Amino acid sequence: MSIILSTNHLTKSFHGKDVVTDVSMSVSQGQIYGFLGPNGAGKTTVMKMLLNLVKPTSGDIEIFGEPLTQTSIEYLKRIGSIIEYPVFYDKLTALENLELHCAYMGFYNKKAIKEALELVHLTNVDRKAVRDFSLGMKQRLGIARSIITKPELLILDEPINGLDPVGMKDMRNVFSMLSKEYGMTLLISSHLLGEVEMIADTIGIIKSGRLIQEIPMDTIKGQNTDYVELKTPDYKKATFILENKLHITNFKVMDNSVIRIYETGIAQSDISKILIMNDVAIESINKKTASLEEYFLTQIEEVENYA
Ligand SMILES: Nc1ncnc2c1ncn2[C@@H]1O[C@H](COP(=O)(O)OP(=O)(O)OP(=O)(O)O)[C@@H](O)[C@H]1O
Repeated sequence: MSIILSTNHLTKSFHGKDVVTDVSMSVSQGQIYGFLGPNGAGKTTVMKMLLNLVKPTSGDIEIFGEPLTQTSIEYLKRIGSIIEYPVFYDKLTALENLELHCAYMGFYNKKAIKEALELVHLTNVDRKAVRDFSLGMKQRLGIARSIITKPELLILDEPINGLDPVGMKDMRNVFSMLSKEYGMTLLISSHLLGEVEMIADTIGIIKSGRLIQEIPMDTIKGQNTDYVELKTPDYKKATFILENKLHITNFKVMDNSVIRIYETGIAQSDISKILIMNDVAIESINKKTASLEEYFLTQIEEVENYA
């Protein structure tokens, strides 16, 4: 797969303070890249630099095989984007807003406008001015506007903010469809990890302006994230048995009654058996798989521990 977008040691400072530091990321053609990070991590600033809305302090960007310069404009025609909240002409309807956008882009295709509105399920709002739209409806309209010209690359900053669970599911389906059927590449920032987990091919995790991980979802799924979760009122005795009778050291006490055992070589039934034989009460014992959220939080915690 060819690389459609890459950054090399990208850095941005505001008033002498780095908000993006040394970010080297690469997005392959046709993939959905989930750009994850807590609030203030620097996601929007990176995206703004990719769209030439903010000038990098140092580092390079390459998009569609060409280095980005301050005067690059043409490449923007091949990109659809939403940065922060989408802005519209409030007094106009959805259709009128999209017609204006197309005129501005030099793109005249009435069918494409209708198709985009249908894709995001924004129909039957012909007479409604955008000022009367809910936040979720505005997000949908923003997405419709960004996909109307079927761009090669979509850069979406928190596109599912403000949507209800059904709306989120709809959008997930739209994003997957755009990637699979139209071969579009999507760079999506989000703090909603569970949503990204379901559709992303690769995730990049940014924390305090630094890209701390860039990893294919397949690799995360392939990693051993299984563990056994044991709930017991007698956690001290249980940990003693785990360490001294089963020689397990790879476990974590979550609170005073829950222990997570990451050792995979020992069967769950053997753990139960030996605990029962040693009179340790078991409230529950289950095999679990860590979610992307847990993986993400572990990564962030590790960085904090080294900071
Ligand atoms: N124009 C600016 N001047 C000064 N500081 C800025 C400017 N733009 C962004 N910042 C700071 O840069 C940091 C990163 O902000 P950014 O919006 O990129 O983060 P984010 O990951 O998108 O977070 P969020 O999800 O909250 O929008 C923040 O501390 C923010 O206050």
